[in-house]
Amino acid sequence: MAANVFALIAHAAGKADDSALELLSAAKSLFPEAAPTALVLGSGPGLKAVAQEVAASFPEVWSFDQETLAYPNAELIRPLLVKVLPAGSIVILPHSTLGIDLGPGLSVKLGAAYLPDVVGFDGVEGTQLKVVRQEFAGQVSAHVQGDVSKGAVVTVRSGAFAPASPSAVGTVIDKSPEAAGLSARRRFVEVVQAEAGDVDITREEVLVAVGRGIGEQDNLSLVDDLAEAMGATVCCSRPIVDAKWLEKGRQVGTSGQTVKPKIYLALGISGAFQHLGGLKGSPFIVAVNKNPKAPIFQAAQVGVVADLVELLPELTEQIQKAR
Ligand SMILES: Cc1cc2nc3c(=O)[nH]c(=O)nc-3n(C[C@H](O)[C@H](O)[C@H](O)COP(=O)(O)OP(=O)(O)OC[C@H]3O[C@@H](n4cnc5c(N)ncnc54)[C@H](O)[C@@H]3O)c2cc1C
Repeated sequence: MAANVFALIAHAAGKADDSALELLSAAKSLFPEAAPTALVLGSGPGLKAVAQEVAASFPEVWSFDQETLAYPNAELIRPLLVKVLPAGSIVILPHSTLGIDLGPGLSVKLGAAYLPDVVGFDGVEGTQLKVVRQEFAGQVSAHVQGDVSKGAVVTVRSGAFAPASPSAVGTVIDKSPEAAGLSARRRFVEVVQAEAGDVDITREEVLVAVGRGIGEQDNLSLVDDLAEAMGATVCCSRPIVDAKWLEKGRQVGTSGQTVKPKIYLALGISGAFQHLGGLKGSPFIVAVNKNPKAPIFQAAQVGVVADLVELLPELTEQIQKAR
């Protein structure tokens, strides 16, 4: 099935989001023969920089530069895409706040299938697109299919596809006039940055991440000891912040920090997509969890099935001896 494939590029401060290359990889795995087009929307010189950056990966980039698009507002983007996309297009969005906001209404307006939160593709058979989704917090992989004869809107989960390598010399096509005169009732007010803490976990190369599996606040000293022995920095999942055991600046995830370590040791973390969504740059993940079916093991290179409280003192001692 030949298809027009489009990927919506998220960006900030003149730089494309890491999801751009993940969407390219998803598009290529879905339709290897297609030449996916990147959609870059925004305003000003930062947008030009993003369009050029993305053109190093996508064969074609459609750039929409309008002041109204300075903040990504689904209410504006939806009618614009309905206007400019050819009938039957496959639109790939990141499964982010914007993608979740934009996708359902866009599919309705395009008369296209909606396949959200996809983590893999099983291929295309006739007009049926077969995708993999995760249910029950990642414990079950669901294989679902949709009729894409009239197109599809697909949102792709962060981290599910390895980023594609930049390999194209793409053309940037200025489509800004198409975006003139857009208006919305929803209004952008301000961006509130996640609180900066006493450490900047976004710059650390070795992170020890602790989750609810640590059980009690007193057990955090076991994690601190291990991190110190490793020369690593401690970060955490959201329940640890909610319990006020660690500060918000140490939370990794979609509502916390995005980190790009080389090594990520996940202790007692189940592997919810909101947590893994904050993990970028393909780190080497070592997971410790007492549940052998914990979803984190699907993302980890090394998995250890063990009780943290028993394992951590021994592990710390062994690392101290080895250093
Ligand atoms: C809008 C929204 C935004 C969110 N944003 C974030 C975010 O930014 N970051 C984030 O982390 N979460 C976020 N969440 C929450 C997310 O959905 C999960 O609830 C959270 O990540 C779970 O944290 P956890 O893995 O520490 O806890 P759990 O899911 O409770 O997992 C604990 C794990 O520890 C294991 N365990 C228990 N005891 C032991 C033991 N003794 N030894 C070893 N293993 C043990 C268990 O088997 C389990 O796998 C968000 C949720 C929503 C709805």
